[in-house]
Amino acid sequence: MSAISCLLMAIVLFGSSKVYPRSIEGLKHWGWGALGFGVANLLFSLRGLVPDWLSIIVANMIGVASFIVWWRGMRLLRGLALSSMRLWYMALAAVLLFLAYFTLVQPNIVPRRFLISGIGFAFYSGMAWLVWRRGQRLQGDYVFISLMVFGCLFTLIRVVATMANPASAATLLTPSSSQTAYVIAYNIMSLMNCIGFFLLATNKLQSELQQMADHDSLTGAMTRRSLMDKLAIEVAIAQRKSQTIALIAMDLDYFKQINDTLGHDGGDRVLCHFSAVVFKNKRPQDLFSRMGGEEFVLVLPDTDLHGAQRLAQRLHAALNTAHNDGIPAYTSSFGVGTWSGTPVAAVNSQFPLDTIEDWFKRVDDAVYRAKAAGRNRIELVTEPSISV
Ligand SMILES: Nc1nc2c(ncn2[C@@H]2O[C@H](COP(=O)(O)OP(=O)(O)OP(=O)(O)O)[C@@H](O)[C@H]2O)c(=O)[nH]1
Repeated sequence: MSAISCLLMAIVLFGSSKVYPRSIEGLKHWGWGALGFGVANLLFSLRGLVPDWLSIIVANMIGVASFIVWWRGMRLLRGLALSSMRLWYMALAAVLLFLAYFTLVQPNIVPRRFLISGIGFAFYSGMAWLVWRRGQRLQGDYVFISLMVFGCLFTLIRVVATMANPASAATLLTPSSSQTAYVIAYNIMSLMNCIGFFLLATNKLQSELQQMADHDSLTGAMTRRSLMDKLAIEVAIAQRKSQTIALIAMDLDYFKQINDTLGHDGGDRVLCHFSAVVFKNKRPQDLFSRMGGEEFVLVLPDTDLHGAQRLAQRLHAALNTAHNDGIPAYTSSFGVGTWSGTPVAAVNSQFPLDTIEDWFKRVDDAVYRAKAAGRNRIELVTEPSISV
């Protein structure tokens, strides 16, 4: 039963590795691991029918190798580097010698069970730590960690039970309620481990798709829709805390000419360069979005007009500094204005209690003024274009 479920899971994992994007790594490893556990479980079930070296030594070796393959698969999914296989081969050789000694020379299931349970415990606890240590955990992470904690408890109970009653270990194939419970739990665990990993891979795919939907693929800046979603949250925070939010709108100058001279690819390189300059200068909490073509905005939470002006000046200076990375000289026009949603914050705000649309429109108007005044300059919003 366990063998069949592992083999079916291996098929699902191999199939998914073909369908999922290449960035979701580790599925093939987990497919091989599931296949390994399927074969190992099949050999375990043939105990008594096939020689011991096959049903004990080979079966356990395949199981341990499958743990290693799963471990490496998880590191790949987490984007971590893989260490060389040399140490693993040495560890496998040591396990082989140990199992061969306690199977063929001095047959004794107790030390064998301690070793395999110890390896299982190391695997489950290591896996839980690998998934836990990532800062931002998703729902699938908690499910997987719970499974691993269950695995740790399972191996611990097995060690304690063996220590308490070593004679019972020798009766592995004799039906008893504890033995039945063990086999059922073991079957469920093999299957759940694969499902848990599958869940993590699907979580990762989901967040990659979300990332793609929220960000412009060329520049990495947020899309307009994503900005508007986040802005709604920032506005709510600003209202609650009586803070001021600043907006810097940026429009590259003569971009059509850049495209005409350098071609579309050259224009794209300039857009990427511009975005890199902004990413380098902004704070992590600032929202940077490409609104379309060569138009960008920066939303600066908890920032007054003076602070926003300073950032615009820094960006302006960075663009006007000669770059020696093959990017042609180019400039941008800037509009800067603030918004505040509460009468308290109105002390810092130029135009309290107006709408987000009014605010964006005023800052856009400032950009047009900068263009009309000769481009490559910063215009601050100083007068309301719409009174509320
Ligand atoms: N390379 C490239 N060009 C783009 C992209 N999106 C829009 N454009 C081009 O950007 C140019 C924008 O031109 P205009 O709106 O006339 O603006 P401009 O030439 O910068 O003129 P001013 O803003 O008045 O200084 C057009 O030629 C668009 O085809 C893009 O993703 N990549």
